[in-house]
Amino acid sequence: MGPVIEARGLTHAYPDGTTAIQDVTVSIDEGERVAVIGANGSGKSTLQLALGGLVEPTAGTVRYFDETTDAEAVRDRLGVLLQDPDDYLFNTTVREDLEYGPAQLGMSREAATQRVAHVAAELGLDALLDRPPFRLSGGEKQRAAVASVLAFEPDVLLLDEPFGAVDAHYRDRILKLVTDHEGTVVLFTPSLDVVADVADRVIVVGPDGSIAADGSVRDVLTDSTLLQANGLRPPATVTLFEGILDADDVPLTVSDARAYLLDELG
Ligand SMILES: Nc1ncnc2c1ncn2[C@@H]1O[C@H](COP(=O)(O)OP(=O)(O)OP(=O)(O)O)[C@@H](O)[C@H]1O
Repeated sequence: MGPVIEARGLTHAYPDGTTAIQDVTVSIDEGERVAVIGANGSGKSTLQLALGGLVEPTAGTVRYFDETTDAEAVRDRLGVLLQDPDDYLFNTTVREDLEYGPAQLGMSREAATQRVAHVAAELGLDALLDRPPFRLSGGEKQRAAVASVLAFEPDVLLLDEPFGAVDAHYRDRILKLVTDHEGTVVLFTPSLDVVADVADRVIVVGPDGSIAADGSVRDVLTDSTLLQANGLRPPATVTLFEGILDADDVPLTVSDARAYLLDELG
């Protein structure tokens, strides 16, 4: 399977001179599940914007699906969820926001309605569909924004911190929708506790906006020294079992930790 996104030497400096990402070369293959982690201000959102073709990098190129460097030509195949839900919700009702993507893609009205109904039900938005988006709570807005990106079933999801404002119940629902997604997933997040649930590969963005590490979820999440050097903390399960179990056996998710303990205690 070929790369869906291939970035070479990506650098982006904002007009005020802040260099947010530096010389990022990365290739993401079809079907891969990648988490991009980094401390606040390291450059994750800027990298997401550059990979999603939403900022013109100062230097470097991004090639999509091994066919074009023009993100607009493949816009309908990229599901880019930005950090601020308000960027998605601009129609009169939540329903119109959710139907906007499928309609833009020329999905039939029937298929669009069905798809929107499914995502809305999964994310508990049924009762909110006829509301204006600005009358939603923070978590509801975030669920609606996630739904609007998932509604059109893009080949590649580029999700910037989709769990920030939602409660534990909806975090699990979003996690399930993301893991059930059949295409490629790239999740940008400063919080490591969900990473192993979503990703099998992890890219660490260092404080200077360059790539500090790129490896398997286990190699990266169990490397406390690497994580600390980049302003991050290992997931709670790793902290809990570090020095007790070998790095190869440390549970990376709460459900794996629980299974391990039940096994040991039983
Ligand atoms: N519009 C902007 N103009 C100037 N500098 C910016 C702008 N947006 C971001 N930056 C700077 O670029 C750097 C990277 O920011 P970015 O938002 O990409 O980081 P991040 O890793 O997503 O952070 P967070 O985890 O806080 O969301 C930071 O130093 C930030 O202050």
